[in-house]
Formats: sequence, C-alpha cells, structure tokens
Amino acid sequence: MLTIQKGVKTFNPNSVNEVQALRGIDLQVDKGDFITIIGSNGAGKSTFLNAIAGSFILTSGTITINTQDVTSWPEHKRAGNLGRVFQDPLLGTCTSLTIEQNLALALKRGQRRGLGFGVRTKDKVLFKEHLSTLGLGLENRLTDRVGLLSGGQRQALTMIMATMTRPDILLLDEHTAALDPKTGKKILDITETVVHRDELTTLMVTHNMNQAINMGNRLIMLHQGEIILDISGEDKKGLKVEDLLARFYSLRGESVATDRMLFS
Ligand SMILES: Nc1ncnc2c1ncn2[C@@H]1O[C@H](COP(=O)(O)OP(=O)(O)OP(=O)(O)O)[C@@H](O)[C@H]1O
Repeated sequence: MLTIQKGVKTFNPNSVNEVQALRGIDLQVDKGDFITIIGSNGAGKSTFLNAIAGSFILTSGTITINTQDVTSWPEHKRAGNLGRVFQDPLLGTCTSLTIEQNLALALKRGQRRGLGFGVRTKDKVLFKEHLSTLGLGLENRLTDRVGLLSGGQRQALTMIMATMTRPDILLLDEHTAALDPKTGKKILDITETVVHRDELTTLMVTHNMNQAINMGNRLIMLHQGEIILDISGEDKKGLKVEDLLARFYSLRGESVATDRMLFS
C-alpha cells in the first residue's frame, strides 16, 4: 500500500552544505503494518517521514500510495491520505480555536475548506464519541480553547485529529518524546488502541529501543540515510535490546546506542 523505491534526498546539493539525508531507501509497507523506526541522531528518520508526507519532493526515486504514484504531489494533495503527529504538541493543533473547531478542521483534511469554523450538530456527536475513548474528559470541553489544554491533552487531541478520518497512513514522529513519562505512556496506550482498532498502517519514529521492540509488527533501523535493519514477524517478537545492539555492531563495527535510546 506504500512503496518507496530508491528514495534519495539531498539537501543543498552541490554546495559545501550538501547533506545526503536519504541514500536509496527501498521499503514496501503492507496494509495494516505498524512499523517502528529507530536510528541515531541525524540518521534520516524525520526526513523519511517528511518525504512520505510530501514536505519536499525526493531528489530521486518514487513513492506510491495505494498504487497511485504520489512522488510529485505536494503536501496538501497527500493530506487526505495521511494523518500525522509531531513531537511538539503545539504543532498539531491550533491554539486559538476550540477543541470542536480543531476537530472540524481535521474532519475536512484534504478537502476544500470554507472560511468559517462552523461545527455541525451531528459532528459534535462524532467528536464526543472519539474524545471519550481517551478517558481524559475532553468530550465535556468541546468549546474550550485548545490553548487551555496541557501538552498531553493536546497530543491526545492531535491523535484523534490525525486518525478520525482513518487515513491510509499514520505518521508518528517521536510523538511522546516531549511528554513526561506517565503522560507519554498514556499517549502510547491510546496509539496502540486506535491503531489496532482501526487497523491503521502506521510508521512511528522513536528514540526508545524498548518502545520500538514492544510496539508494532515490524522494526526498521536507519543509519546514515539507509535502512540497515528490517525485522518483522517471529524474529521481532523475541527481540531484545541487546540483540539489536549486537546486530548493529556486527553490521557497522560501531556502537549505535545513546543513553537516550537505551533508557528513555
Ligand atoms: N531542511 C534541511 N536542510 C538541510 N539539512 C537537513 C534538513 N533537514 C534535515 N537535514 C539533515 O539531514 C540529516 C538527517 O536529518 P533528520 O532530521 O532526518 O534525522 P533524524 O534521524 O530525524 O535525527 P534526530 O533523531 O536527531 O531527530 C541530518 O544531517 C540533518 O542535519
């Protein structure tokens, strides 16, 4: 359902600042796959998600979503197919709008939007239904401005906004990294519930090796813009952090883990 072939992204080509962030990525993602993505700082993880989202066009290579070649599609044209949650809770929602206005915008993602922020009564019912699955009481605060919410509440709302329309692909870019451990755990629980309930095809970047091992059905490791490990099925089920470290070491002859990857 998502295929990246020979994906290359070079920033600032032919200059002293040239960076080869993606160096020939080949990945075939099946419908319903939940892939965790790890790799050290600068490995190309965010660039990879940005390439799928269409934040920029690949330098070379192709991206196909549901048999449609989207390689040259700009971000707004891909938006109808994608849901996305960023690390920063401030990025996913609009502070000055209310919870229901934010959700109404999310409902129209990928469609032409009018100028007003009118919320239909039947949509309110839908919003309450989705919000109540969070167990945070937000279903009773539809007309509160999002600026009043805590980081965790905002990230939970962003999860609902990103998934309410059942996108073809859900992109999670370290979406719990800015939260305290307890709130982060809550958001991860919500993630697992929503992804499994709606069978969403998901790519989740994390710095945390334990999360990468314990969540999803497939794990890939990026290193210097290349996929160097791709582990799924039974192989992934029995995986331990030590195994990952050993496999990386045997491939690259160096250590990959930072304290953050091991202990966060
Ligand atoms: N817009 C940009 N312009 C120039 N270089 C960029 C740009 N975006 C990313 N890069 C470079 O591309 C490389 C990959 O960056 P990327 O942010 O994808 O890594 P990452 O694996 O997400 O790292 P981290 O874990 O630190 O967030 C890095 O060398 C980075 O400096």
